[in-house]
Amino acid sequence: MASFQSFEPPPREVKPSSGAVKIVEKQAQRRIFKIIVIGDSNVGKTCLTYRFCSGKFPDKTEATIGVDFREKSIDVDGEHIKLQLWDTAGQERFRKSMVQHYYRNVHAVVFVFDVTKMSSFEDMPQWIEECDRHNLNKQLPRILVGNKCDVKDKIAVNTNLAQKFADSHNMPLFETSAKDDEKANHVDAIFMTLAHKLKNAKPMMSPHLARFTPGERPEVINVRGSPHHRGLQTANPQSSENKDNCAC
Ligand SMILES: Nc1nc2c(ncn2[C@@H]2O[C@H](COP(=O)(O)OP(=O)(O)OP(=O)(O)O)[C@@H](O)[C@H]2O)c(=O)[nH]1
Repeated sequence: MASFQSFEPPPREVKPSSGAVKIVEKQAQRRIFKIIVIGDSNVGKTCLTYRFCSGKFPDKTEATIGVDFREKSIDVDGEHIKLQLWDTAGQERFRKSMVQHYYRNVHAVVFVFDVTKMSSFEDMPQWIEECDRHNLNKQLPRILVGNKCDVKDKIAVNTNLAQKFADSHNMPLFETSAKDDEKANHVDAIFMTLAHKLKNAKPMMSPHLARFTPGERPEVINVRGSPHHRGLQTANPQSSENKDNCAC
């Protein structure tokens, strides 16, 4: 199991004469946003993040242990920003020791349920409570995602019900499928919607943390280790808020 080191190490020393100074400064200026993806086990968090980051549905997934970390650089209205996606474990036994780390320095939250499994939707209030317990700012952008819409004959959570819940928590709802290639742009829409909201919000990650390159970043945890586990998914905007914010 992966272990965490300190989240906020001291800034690295940069030699003033080094030709790398400009590059380092440029990296430090790029804004980085941490997005946590939470929900019951097996709802498709890994597949959604994999779909977004690599444009594919993973061949094979295993239960996430602790957290998997993926990131993608995107351009939003001419600004280059980086989204760090934290694909968290849905199973309680694989979360315990790391939960407190998920909720540090969070900029946005994606709540995921499986549209074919009512219990995963019914558990949504518990995930929201967990965010509250960890003092997540209620003003942070949040999105509700119903995944596995491709399994049409097994839909258990209808759109009206999910929309009501989303409205009552001031969240946009996206219904999507990480698996369906035709819905890949919907998955992109989830994260691009967040990216737009975040870009227009106030700053973010502490500058010294933003200076870390991927290999050095202390919060990077890949407990699965396989490239097959790196990826993301698609979404279908349902509410008017989604349409307003959709980048697609
Ligand atoms: N049909 C269908 N299956 C999906 C979809 N997304 C994920 N799956 C399948 O659902 C299962 C669980 O997917 P994961 O992405 O590993 O689920 P998770 O939420 O990350 O699970 P934990 O790591 O245990 O929290 C896998 O067998 C996936 O292939 C989808 O959009 N449609």
